[in-house]
Amino acid sequence: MRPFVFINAAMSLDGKISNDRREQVRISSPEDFRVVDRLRAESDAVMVGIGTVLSDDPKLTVKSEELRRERVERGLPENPIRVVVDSRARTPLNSQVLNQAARTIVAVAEVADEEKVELLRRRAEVFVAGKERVDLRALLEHLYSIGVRRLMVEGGSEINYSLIREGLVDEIRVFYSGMVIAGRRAPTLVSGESFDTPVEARLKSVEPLGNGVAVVWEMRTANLRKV
Ligand SMILES: NC(=O)C1=CN([C@@H]2O[C@H](COP(=O)(O)OP(=O)(O)OC[C@H]3O[C@@H](n4cnc5c(N)ncnc54)[C@H](OP(=O)(O)O)[C@@H]3O)[C@@H](O)[C@H]2O)C=CC1
Ligand SMILES: Nc1nc(O)c(N)c(N[C@@H]2O[C@H](COP(=O)(O)O)[C@@H](O)[C@H]2O)n1
Repeated sequence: MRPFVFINAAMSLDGKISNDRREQVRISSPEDFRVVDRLRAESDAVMVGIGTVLSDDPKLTVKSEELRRERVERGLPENPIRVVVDSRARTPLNSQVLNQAARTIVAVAEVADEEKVELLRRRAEVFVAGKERVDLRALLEHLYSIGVRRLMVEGGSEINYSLIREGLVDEIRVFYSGMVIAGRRAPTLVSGESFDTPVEARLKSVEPLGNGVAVVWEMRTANLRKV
């Protein structure tokens, strides 16, 4: 079994999630950031790819004190588990995702350098799955086995691609923001190779929010959380 998996992202009106230098861009409106914070607080774990850690150095914590308190009142830790998908153990040891604010799991592949893995083990839990690249299905199964039922994926475009290709995404929530970023090499929501047949999604909800629109899509390929 695997958790319910949803991708959350913010996109410019020209379809970019970052610029062509892959720097972190504040795309969400303040209203959307509040929703994102609530979505984190309602999730058991938040996942990103190593590309996002290297570009953004995110904390992936719940920002609102009230939402953190509500989690504690429900018998949960203040923050969801942070999960980094990092085949070669490249997560910098001074990354914010390795701070003490939350439990962190770094998923690596067998190819990862043992010394780097040992250093990471001193700061986080390390889960090994896959030879060259992290086996996402095995990772989701592991997360389910430790109690994760709702997983929020916060990018980036490579990890989104792999999860969709493997039919491991149930929903995608996108905030389309009133701004143009431009840039030929700027990442979009999903990268990788084009699918032979486009993956279809069903429109679930549309909501104007601040300077943009939040849209939730239900993925048709999601294999009903069976692994
Ligand atoms: N606007 C928004 O909402 C968001 C924007 N972003 C932006 O996205 C960009 C980062 O995206 P991107 O560069 O695509 O990086 P990702 O965060 O998607 O990380 C990709 C990396 O994950 C590792 N990985 C390990 N296993 C797998 C697997 N099975 N499938 C895919 N990847 C795997 C790969 O490196 P390796 O094999 O070496 O481990 C890969 O290069 C940044 O510019 C960031 O600012 C990010 C999140 C949200
Ligand atoms: N929802 C959303 N809107 C944006 O405009 C963004 N740039 C992102 N980025 C994601 O949020 C992470 C940062 O988290 P912290 O604030 O450091 O906790 C970043 O790494 C992306 O995953 N998201």
